[in-house]
Amino acid sequence: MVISCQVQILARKTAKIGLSLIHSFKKKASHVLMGCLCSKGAKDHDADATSENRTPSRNSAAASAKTAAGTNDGGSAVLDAKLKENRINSSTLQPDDGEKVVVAFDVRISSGNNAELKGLSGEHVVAGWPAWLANVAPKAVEGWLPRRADSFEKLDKIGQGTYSIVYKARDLETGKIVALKKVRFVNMDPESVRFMAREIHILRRLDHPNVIKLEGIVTSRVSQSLYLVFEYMEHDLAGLVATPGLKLTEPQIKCFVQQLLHGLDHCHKNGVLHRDIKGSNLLIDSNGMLKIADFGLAISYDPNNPQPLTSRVVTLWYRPPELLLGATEYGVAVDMWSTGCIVAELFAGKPIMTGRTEVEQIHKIFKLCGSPMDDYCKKSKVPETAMFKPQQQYRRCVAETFKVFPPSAVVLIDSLLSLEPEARGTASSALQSDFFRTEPLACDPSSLPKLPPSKEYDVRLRQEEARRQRKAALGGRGAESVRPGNENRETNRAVNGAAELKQHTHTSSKSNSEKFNPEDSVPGFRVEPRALQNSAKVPGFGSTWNNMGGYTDHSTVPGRACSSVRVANASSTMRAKGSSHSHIPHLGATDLRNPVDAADQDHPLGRPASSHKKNPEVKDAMNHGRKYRRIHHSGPLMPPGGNIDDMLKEHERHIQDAVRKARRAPRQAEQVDRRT
Ligand SMILES: Nc1ncnc2c1ncn2[C@@H]1O[C@H](COP(=O)(O)OP(=O)(O)OP(=O)(O)O)[C@@H](O)[C@H]1O
Repeated sequence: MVISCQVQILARKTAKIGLSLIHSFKKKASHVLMGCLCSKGAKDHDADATSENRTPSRNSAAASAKTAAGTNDGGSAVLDAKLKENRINSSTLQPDDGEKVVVAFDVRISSGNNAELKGLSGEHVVAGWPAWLANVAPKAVEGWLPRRADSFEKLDKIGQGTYSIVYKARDLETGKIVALKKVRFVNMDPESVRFMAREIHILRRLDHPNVIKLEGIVTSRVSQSLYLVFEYMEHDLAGLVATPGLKLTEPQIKCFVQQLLHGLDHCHKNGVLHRDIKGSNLLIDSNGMLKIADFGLAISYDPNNPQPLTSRVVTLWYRPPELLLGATEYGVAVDMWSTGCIVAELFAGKPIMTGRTEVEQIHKIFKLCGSPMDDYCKKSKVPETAMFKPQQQYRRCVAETFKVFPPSAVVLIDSLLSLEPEARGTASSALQSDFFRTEPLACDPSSLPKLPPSKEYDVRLRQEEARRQRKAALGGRGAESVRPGNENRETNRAVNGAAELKQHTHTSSKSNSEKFNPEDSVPGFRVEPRALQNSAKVPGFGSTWNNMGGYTDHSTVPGRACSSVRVANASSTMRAKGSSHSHIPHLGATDLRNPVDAADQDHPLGRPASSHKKNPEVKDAMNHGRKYRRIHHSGPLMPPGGNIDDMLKEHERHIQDAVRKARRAPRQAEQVDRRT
C-alpha cells in the first residue's frame, strides 16, 4: 500500500518516469513506454473493441449508447430506453445478445476472471487514469499517461458531435494549437466508455498523414469526462462544400479524393472499417491536408474471417444499399460507397442522395443505380427476408445523371456506386483509376488557397444566428436592420443563412428531389446554366478561391462538360426567383436532413436523429413527430407485396405534419412569451 502510494505520487510528479517505475516495479516490460503524447502501435486488439464481431447487436447497442451519451443531460434513462428500443425495433438484432454482452462484460470485470486484465487496469489507476476508464478499457490507454486538463487552455468551441463537444485549445506545455474532443459519460456507463475506448484503440493503431492523429488523452477529475487531444484542423469537407460562392475545381477535388482514398487504404489495410465516411468527418488543415476523422463507428475486421457486424452504421445519405437492407456481413465496400457519394457531392456542390428516411434513401438509390437484379441478395449478402424491390423497374442512370462531370470522374463514381459491393473495388484500385491520371491532375495540397475556417459546425452557427435574427425581428427590431457590411463576415453569413433557412422552411412542403426535379427522371438533379451559378459569389471570398494562382478553372477548359453547368440547389432556385440575396449559402448535410427526418429519429444508431438534437430549430419538429417514430423503421424495409409509392406518400404526409407542427410550436411559444 505504502509502495503504491509512493509510486502514485511519483507518477503524478513526473508521469513519464513514474510509469516506467511502476512497470519496472511490476516487471511488466511488455511494451515500450513512450509517454502520453507519442505512444503508437498498440497492435493487439482490444477484446472490447472487437466484441461486435461476436454479435451484431452489441454494436447497435453501442451506437445507441453513443447517441444516448450524446444527449449528456439525458442520463442513463435515455441510454436504457435506446438499448431497449434497439432490442425491440431492429429486425437485425438478436433480442438478448446486447444484454448478454453487457452483463458478460460486468462479470468479467467484477469476478476477476481475467487476472491479467485486472492487474493491468490496477496499474493504470496507479498511473493516474480514472478507475472507470482503466477498469473498462485498460488496453485503450495502455502505454499512455493522462494529461491534466489544466495543461490546456480552451480557446473556442469548434464542433459538436453526437456525444462530444470539440474545442480549439492551446497546449500550455508546447504552445501548440490542438483540438480537444470532450467526451462525457452518462453515469460512467461501461457501454459508452467502452464504445469510446474502441475509438481510441483504433485511432492508436492507425498512423497515416490522411488519418487524424490522436495525440493524447486528458482526464478531468472534476467532471466525468475525457478529452481526446487531436491535431487541430481548420476545415471539414462538408463545410467547404457548403461555403457560399465556393466552387471546387477539378484539380482540387482530385486532390481531396486522392487523400481520402490514401487514408482509407491505410485503414482498410490495417483491418479497420470506418463506417461513417461523410464530409463533416473529413477534416482539412491549413495546408490542405485532408484527414479522416471520427472513428466512433469504426470497427476492426478481418476479411479472411468475416464476422457478423451491425448494419446500423453510416450516416443515412452515405449508407450503401446492402446496409439499408440489413446486411451483417460486409467489408471495405461500405466505405467505398460513401466515397462514391462524396466524389459526386464534390462535383455537384451538394449531397447527391438526400433521403429523409431509410425507405426513401433506398428508393433514391434504386432510382439512380437501377433496380437490383434477381441475384442481388446473394451477391450482396442481404437477407432475403429484408429485400424489397421497387414496384417500378428502374434502369441504372448514374452516367447519364452525372454526364456533366468530367468523364473520368463519372467512370469512378459509376464504379463506386455499384449496387453490388464487390464491384466497387478497393481504395487502392480507385487510386489507380483514370480519374487520377487524366488532365487536369490533382493539385498539391500545399497549393490549395488559404480559407477562413469552414466547418459544418459553422453552417449550424449560421442557423442559430438566423434564429436569433428572426426572433429579434419578431421583437420589433427586424432582421433587415442588420446590414451586410455593418457586421462581421460570420454575421453576414448568418444573415444569409437566415434567409435560406426561412426559404427552406417555407418550401419544405415538398421534398428537395421534388422541388428540383419535378419530372423525377434523375433523382434530385437539374442542370443549370452557368449564368446562375456565377451570380453566387461571396464578396471577397469566392473570388479568393476562384482566382487562386496556377489553378485550372475548368470553365475555361474547352470540353470540360462540368464547367458550363452546375447542379441546381436551393440557392440557385432562389436566385432564379430573384432573391434579393446575392448569394444564398447552400445548406450543409445536417441542415437539409434535419427538418424532414422525423421518421428516422429513433434510429438505433441515432445519427440522423442526433442531428436534430444539435439543431433546436427542428427539435420541436422531432418532438411533435414522436408519435410517428415507429413508422417505416429499418429492418425489412417493406412488407412483402408492399407498395413503395403509397409508403412514400404516407411518409411525406407524416413528415409534413411534423414540420407544420414544429413551425406552429415556436410561434405559439413566442406568443406565450410575449403575453407573460
Ligand atoms: N481535430 C479536429 N480539429 C478541428 N475540428 C475538429 C477536430 N475533430 C473534430 N472536429 C470538429 O468537431 C466535430 C465533431 O467531431 P466528431 O465528428 O469527431 O464527433 P462525433 O461526436 O463523433 O460527431 P458525429 O456525431 O458527427 O459523428 C467535427 O465535425 C469537426 O467539425
